[in-house]
Amino acid sequence: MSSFQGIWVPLVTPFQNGAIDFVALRRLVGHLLEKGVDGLIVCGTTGEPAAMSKQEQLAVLDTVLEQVPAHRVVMGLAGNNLSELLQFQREILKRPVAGLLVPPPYYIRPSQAGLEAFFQTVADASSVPLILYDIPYRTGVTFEQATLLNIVAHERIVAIKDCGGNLTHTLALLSSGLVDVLCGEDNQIFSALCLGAKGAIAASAHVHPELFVQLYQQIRDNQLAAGRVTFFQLLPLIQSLFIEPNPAPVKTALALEGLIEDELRAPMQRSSEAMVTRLKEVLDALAHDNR
Ligand SMILES: O=C(O)C1=N[C@H](C(=O)O)C[C@H](O)C1
Repeated sequence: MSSFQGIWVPLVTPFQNGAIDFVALRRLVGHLLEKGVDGLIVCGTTGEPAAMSKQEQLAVLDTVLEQVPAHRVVMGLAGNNLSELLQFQREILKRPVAGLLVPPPYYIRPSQAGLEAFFQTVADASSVPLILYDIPYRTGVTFEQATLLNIVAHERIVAIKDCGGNLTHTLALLSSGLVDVLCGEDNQIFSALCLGAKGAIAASAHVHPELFVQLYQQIRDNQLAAGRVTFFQLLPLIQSLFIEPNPAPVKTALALEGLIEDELRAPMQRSSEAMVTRLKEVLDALAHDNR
């Protein structure tokens, strides 16, 4: 069993006038810790690392590590140039992170053997555990089940962030006992936890994180009926946050809560006016329910 359990939030990167807003970053991190989340992912997809330099990514990581114990911090490591990726991995590993969240190389569509070799190379080069990030709709890479099971047999690959959308694969991973499954599809969080996922990496858990923590604890403690109530209370929020490309709606919701500016880096766009209106309604309803 890995140490990656419970609710982990893939942090947005707050921006202001194009630059990283470190004041807002610290405020957001403090808020999430206070609400009881188990850990933070720096520079997951939601953190917009594709629009940031390596130096900026490391500056965000260093800022988070000043505030959060290292065993609760995982860093995203994505790329399709293997030697550059390994170089960045070495830079990251000069810091005391708990793990690395690693998707397959995007855009180039390697063979299944190429995917196995890629993960073996990155895992062999790592001094910390890896979370395999299976997200075909972003990477263009679809794993076969046998490939996934071969990859997670590596002793350093201890968990999978499962956004694969393939229940057969999820069940095979869960029953293999080789790896912990972390739900990465936010609207499947209740069913995944009931099936035995150890937690979730959920962008939507930026908003009302305490309810996501409550949901996780209810299912962990076999309070299924209560967990179902919490999940259906959260579902309109979760669904709304993914109508437009993540992390735009999440950033809008956090801006409505006064935690960050509503700003993304191009080509990502701010939420539409319709989304802003919808999020205000959803947040009002949640606040009313929890009064
Ligand atoms: O950044 C992440 O980690 C997540 N990304 C998914 C996405 O690609 O939109 C969503 C998930 O909630 C977490």
